[in-house]
Amino acid sequence: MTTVCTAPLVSFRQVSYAYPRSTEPVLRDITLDIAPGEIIGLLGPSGAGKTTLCLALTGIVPQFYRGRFFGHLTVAAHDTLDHPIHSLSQAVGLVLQDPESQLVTASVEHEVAFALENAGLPVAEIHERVARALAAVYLTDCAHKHPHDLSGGQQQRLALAAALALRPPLIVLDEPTSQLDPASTTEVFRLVRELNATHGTTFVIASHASEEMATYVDRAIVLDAGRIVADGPASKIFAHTALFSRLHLRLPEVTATFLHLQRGGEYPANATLPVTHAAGLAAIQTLPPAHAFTLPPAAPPDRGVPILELRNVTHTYADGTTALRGIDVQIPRGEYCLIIGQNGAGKSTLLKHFLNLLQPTSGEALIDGVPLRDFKVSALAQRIGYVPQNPDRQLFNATVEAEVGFSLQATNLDPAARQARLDEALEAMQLVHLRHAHPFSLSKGDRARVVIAAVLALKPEVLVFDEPTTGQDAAGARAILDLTQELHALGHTIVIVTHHLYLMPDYAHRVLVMGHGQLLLDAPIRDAFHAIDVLASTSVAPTQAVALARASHPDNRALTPAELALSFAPPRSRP
Ligand SMILES: Nc1ncnc2c1ncn2[C@@H]1O[C@H](COP(=O)(O)OP(=O)(O)OP(=O)(O)O)[C@@H](O)[C@H]1O
Ligand SMILES: Nc1ncnc2c1ncn2[C@@H]1O[C@H](COP(=O)(O)OP(=O)(O)OP(=O)(O)O)[C@@H](O)[C@H]1O
Repeated sequence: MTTVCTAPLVSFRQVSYAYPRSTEPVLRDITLDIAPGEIIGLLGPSGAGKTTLCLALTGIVPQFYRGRFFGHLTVAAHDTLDHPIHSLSQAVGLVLQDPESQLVTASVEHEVAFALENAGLPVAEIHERVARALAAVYLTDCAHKHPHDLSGGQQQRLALAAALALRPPLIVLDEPTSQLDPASTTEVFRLVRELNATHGTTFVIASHASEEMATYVDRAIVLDAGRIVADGPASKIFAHTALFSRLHLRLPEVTATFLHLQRGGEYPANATLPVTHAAGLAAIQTLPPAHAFTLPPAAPPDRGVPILELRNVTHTYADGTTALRGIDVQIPRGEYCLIIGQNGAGKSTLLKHFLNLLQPTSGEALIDGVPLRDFKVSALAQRIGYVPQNPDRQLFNATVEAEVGFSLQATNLDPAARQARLDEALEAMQLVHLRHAHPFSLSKGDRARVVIAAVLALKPEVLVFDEPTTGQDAAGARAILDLTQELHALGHTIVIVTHHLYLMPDYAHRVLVMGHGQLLLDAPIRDAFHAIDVLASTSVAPTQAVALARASHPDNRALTPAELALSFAPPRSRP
């Protein structure tokens, strides 16, 4: 903790704010001081006002958005209403959730140099800062690439490098790791601590990455419906299980595990709940020894002709990047398959081969044994539905109904059948009451459901999801995954890419682990999540539950906090 008793760097005084044409304030009576050198974590359910608070720190709210702003906010002694955004940007660096919207130049290194050149720094210093920032986010090898040719996770790291290179006294990060692989997520939080220690940089970080937030931030502030409802040391806030439950926030897995143990009587009711991995390891030593825990994997579906297959597929992009190298994979009908691996491993490239959006440079992609290149993309859409990484980019109609009905226009269904499909999809996605709403007036979770409804209306056999839980809060992520489970139960084949491993044990059966364009492992989820060495080779750290399970007993194959708690339970209460 590096809090220093000087004038606050940030001072909110009774700040309330409403967006234009909105009667409801999004920030309500915020009074808050942030001292120089603090690392602040901002928590809260979707729509709580975290992004708006981040934007207020940069002056973008209200200067760009307008709306009604009450109270006073100063950052580095600048009143955010009196100083133009560009002058505030010397004091505050901002990294937004959607990195692509922030990328403005034609090469990775120029993207980082851009703001430094504008700030008039000497050329030698610009070179030094660009090199250090790119190295810090592992993008040195991509320095000459076009930012739009980077994978989603690489773009997020680039936006971060650009903010870091400027070294302002305050850096605001809004969901900075939502598209990063697990090892890079931890690296970003480590980097935050390092910059804080070396430069005294103050950070405000809004993130749903509970494990990292609990470990790396000093102080956590919880927002709900625009108000601060809790503010205190991270060790206290992340152990406030009643608050987390009330707001549907996700506890770190270590905290959830000890909460289970407390409820089962294996951990003292009055003992402090650990919130960091290190504290969890220490607390485990106080428990009776764990037992090996495992369950047999779900029976694989019928291995008849696979619905999707790649045979020795290699893909090289126009700029010479080989993103897939000799991939052989079969996905049987009825599978629920998860694809994981480092940023840039080739996951999205692989998905695009299933959709015929990309064709193999060599090898073959097939559906039901028929080469995919024989299908038009539009005909294929009725067999394989695709929910892409940033669903917002799919929305271009004025109402939810028009958006969902749009995909049906390309079919040869008669009007009555189309209407029935539309109603069915709206019903399945619980969007009936929003059918006349504009998609962009909806919450992020509802917007994602609109895109899924549009895909679902075509009744495809296979549903492919590329990082569907990005930027969703815990409840939103669960809702989307519960839906995938329902679709799976109805017979759909599900293929999903995500970096949020902790969400998947309740859903996925089989895991493909990719690294450097290769398929490193194809195994049931329990085996894959415990294949620590294979995961490490592709920047995937085990989940906290898996790491704690392995520390508790060499053969403990628990995957979730509930399973982990069971492995400490007396034999009579185990399955
Ligand atoms: N440009 C805008 N115009 C009108 N309302 C907006 C605008 N941007 C956000 N809102 C609304 O303000 C509220 C707070 O949104 P905000 O994005 O700050 O929440 P958040 O806590 O960051 O949520 P999330 O975790 O989903 O990112 C929401 O109800 C949202 O719909
Ligand atoms: N259009 C493109 N042109 C050139 N290279 C590309 C293009 N799209 C992706 N790449 C490169 O191909 C590799 C694989 O990218 P891909 O998007 O498939 O990775 P990913 O595993 O989905 O990553 P992430 O987890 O970051 O989304 C990366 O090195 C990326 O930079």
